[in-house]
Amino acid sequence: MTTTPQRPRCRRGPLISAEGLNGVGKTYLTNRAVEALDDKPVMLDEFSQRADGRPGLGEALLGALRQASIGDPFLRGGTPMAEALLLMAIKRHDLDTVLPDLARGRAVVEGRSVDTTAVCQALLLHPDDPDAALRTAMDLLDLAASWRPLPDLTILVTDDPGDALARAQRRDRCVFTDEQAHFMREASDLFERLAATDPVRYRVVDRRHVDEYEAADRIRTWIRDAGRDLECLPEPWQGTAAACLCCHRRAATAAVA
Ligand SMILES: Nc1ncnc2c1ncn2[C@@H]1O[C@H](COP(=O)(O)OP(=O)(O)OP(=O)(O)O)[C@@H](O)[C@H]1O
Ligand SMILES: Cc1cn([C@H]2C[C@H](O)[C@@H](COP(=O)(O)O)O2)c(=O)[nH]c1=O
Repeated sequence: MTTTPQRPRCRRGPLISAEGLNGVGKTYLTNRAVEALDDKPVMLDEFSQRADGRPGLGEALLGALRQASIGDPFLRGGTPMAEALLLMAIKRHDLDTVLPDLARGRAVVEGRSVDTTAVCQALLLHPDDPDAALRTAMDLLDLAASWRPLPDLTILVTDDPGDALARAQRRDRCVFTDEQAHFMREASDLFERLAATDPVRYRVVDRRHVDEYEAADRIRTWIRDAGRDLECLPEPWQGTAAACLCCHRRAATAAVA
């Protein structure tokens, strides 16, 4: 009788992202959600929280985007595809910095990930064509997924775009232009349509229908459950035999039970 050798599962932690419009409450709600968790996830800052500058390549790339977009809140410098690739490089850099945590089994929550890049850059490439923007957002996600694994779980926080805008303006003591407010409304629609294409990865919490306590509760449960039954995280650009970025085993020999 032949027996298949039993190997332990990859013990990595889950990679989770929080997505949604500026001011929608991603940071506020995820912070509340994790307060009550015993095993605190690593929280990766949103871009606007990095203003004081951590040293390193990610910060330098973000600085270049900020400089080229001269104060635009959506980092728009006029070359959407070049910007998309830089944004993906930053998000790859973010992942590289937390791989040791994931490998140790800790959960990581990214404030925004490649879905924001897909949504914002697709809208720039197709300003007046929502269907083309959706197709391009999906293509951009595929491209991003060849640079780094997509999150295991993406929490999309939605709300009335006007309410999110008001919160962002209050927090940042600024006034968005009509054009910027219009861009946010389009991003809101596209985020929701993109989430609907992948119900396995996305969980959506709509602040128009649940209060902040219920929203934080749901997010806490999703984060807690995200660590179950995780597969290895192979280096995506190395094909099917790639080694796991966390446990370093190859797919052919990785995990049973
Ligand atoms: N339920 C709430 N009650 C009170 N204040 C809130 C609530 N939700 C969010 N806020 C406040 O609204 C502002 C925007 O929220 P937050 O910073 O969490 O948004 P965000 O989605 O992370 O935005 P951005 O992506 O622009 O950083 C913050 O000042 C936050 O404290
Ligand atoms: C990651 C990413 C961000 N942006 C925009 C969205 C926001 O307006 C700012 C960053 O703010 P936050 O603190 O991270 O909310 O940048 C973008 O346009 N494209 C992206 O990929």
